[in-house]
Amino acid sequence: MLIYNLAIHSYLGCDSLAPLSKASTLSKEKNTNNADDTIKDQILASIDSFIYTKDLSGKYTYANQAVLDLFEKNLADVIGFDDTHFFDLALSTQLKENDRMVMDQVIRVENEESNFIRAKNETRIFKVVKKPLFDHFGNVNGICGISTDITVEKKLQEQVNEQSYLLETMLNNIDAHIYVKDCERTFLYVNNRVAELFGDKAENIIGKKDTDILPKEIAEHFYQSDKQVFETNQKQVIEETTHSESGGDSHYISTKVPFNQPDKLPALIGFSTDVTELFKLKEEFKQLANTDPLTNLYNRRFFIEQAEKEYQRAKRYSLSMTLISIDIDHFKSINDQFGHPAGDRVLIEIAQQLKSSLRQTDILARIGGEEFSILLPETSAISAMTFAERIKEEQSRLHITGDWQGEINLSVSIGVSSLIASDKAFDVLFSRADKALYQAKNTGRNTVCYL
Ligand SMILES: Nc1nc2c(ncn2[C@@H]2O[C@H](COP(=O)(O)OP(=O)(O)OP(=O)(O)O)[C@@H](O)[C@H]2O)c(=O)[nH]1
Repeated sequence: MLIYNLAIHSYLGCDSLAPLSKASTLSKEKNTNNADDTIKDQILASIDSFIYTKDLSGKYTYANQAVLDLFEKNLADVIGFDDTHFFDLALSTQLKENDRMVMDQVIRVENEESNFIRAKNETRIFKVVKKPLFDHFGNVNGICGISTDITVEKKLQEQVNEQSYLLETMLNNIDAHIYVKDCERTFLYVNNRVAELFGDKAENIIGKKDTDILPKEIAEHFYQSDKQVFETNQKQVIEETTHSESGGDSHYISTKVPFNQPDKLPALIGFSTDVTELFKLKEEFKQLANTDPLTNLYNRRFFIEQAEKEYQRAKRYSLSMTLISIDIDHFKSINDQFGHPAGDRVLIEIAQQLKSSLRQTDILARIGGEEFSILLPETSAISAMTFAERIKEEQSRLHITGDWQGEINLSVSIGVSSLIASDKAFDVLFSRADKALYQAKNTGRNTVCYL
C-alpha cells in the first residue's frame, strides 16, 4: 500500500516521498485489511487524473485506474513496462524531456505534454506535475507523476484564441471607430481607429473616462447621445460633428447599441464611421444641383423651391414679399458683336454686381439665359422699387472689358411685383413680375415697371 500513500502525498504536494518497488505495488491485493488503505484505493481509482510512478529506467512501478483506462491495459501489462509500449515517443518528445529533467536535475517539473497515445491512436494534451522519488538513502530512484487531460480545454482555448484574433483583426482593420463605454463614461474597449483619433495607445485609453481623454465640450457632445442609449436602452443612430482647433469639421455617423452584461454596469458599443469626405461630396453635389455653373448663382429649380417656402411663410404670418425680375437688354447683340465668351463674361459680371447689392435674406438666382430674379422676403413694394432702381443704375454703370475690342456697356429692364392677399400660389406672383418685366421691355427698356 506504500505506493498509494506516495501517490496521494505527491498529489497533495508533499515534498518527501518514500521509495517504492514493483513488488510493493503488486502486493496491493494482499493488503486489504487496513480501512484507510481501502479508502485511498477507492480515491485513487476514482480520480480522473492519471497518477503513476516509474523507476529510473522509465518502467512503470504504479499506475492508477485512469492510466490503465487510457492505455487500455491491465495493471500487469503496465507495471514493469516503459513508455515505448504506450506512447509513440517520436510524437511525444516533451514526455521524455520532462522525465529526464526530473531525474537528472532532481526537480519538480510542471509542464504541458502533447503525447500520442497508442491505444487511442491520437494525440492528447496533458498538464503534468512530475517529481523525483527517493530511496532510504536519499538517492533518486524514480519519478512520480500526476497528469490531467486538458485536450478539450486546450482545443477550446485555441478556438477562443483564434476567434479573438479574428475579431481583433477585424475590429482593428474595419473602417470605423469602435468602442465600448460604460454608463460612468469609462472606456472598456477601443479599437485602433479610436486610439489613432485620440492620439494615444488603446491600452492607455481603456479604463479612462471620456472626460480624461477628450476636450470637455467634445466629451459632453458625445455623452448627450450616450445618455439617450442608457435612458432608453435602445439603439441610437446619430450624425455627430466635431470641430477641430485647426478649423476643420469632421462628420460621423454613429450607431450606439446598449451592451448589458450581468453584474456589470450598463454599457454601450459605439460604431462611428467617418463620413467627412462623403459629407463634403454630398454638400458639393447639393451645391452643384442648386447652382448655375456659369455665374455660381442659384439656379431656377432651387430658386423656385426656396421661393415656395418663403411664399408659405409670408402667407402664414401675413408678411410682405416682393419679387424682382431682371433681363439684360439686347443681350443677343452683345453676343453677336463681341462673341459668346464676352457674353458669358457679361453674365458673370452682372451676377457679381447683383450679389454685392443683396441683403442676407434676399434670394438671387439666374432663372434663364440672361434673366435673373431676386426674392425679397418681408419687403414692401416701395422699398423693392427703390432697390430695383438702384440695381438698374448700378448695371448701367458697368463697363466690361476683356479679350475683345472696346468695352461693353449695357442696360437692364426690371419687373417688380409684390405679394397680394388674393395670390393663391407663388406662381401667380412670379408671372406678374414677368409681365411687369415685359412691360418694361415694351416701354423702351432700361426701365423698372411695377405690376
Ligand atoms: N453668351 C451667352 N449667351 C447666352 C447665354 N444664354 C442665353 N444667351 C443668349 O442670350 C440671347 C438672348 O436674346 P433675346 O432673348 O433675343 O433677348 P435680347 O437680345 O436680350 O433682347 P431683349 O431681351 O428683348 O432686350 C440669345 O442670343 C442667347 O443665345 C449664355 O449662357 N451665354
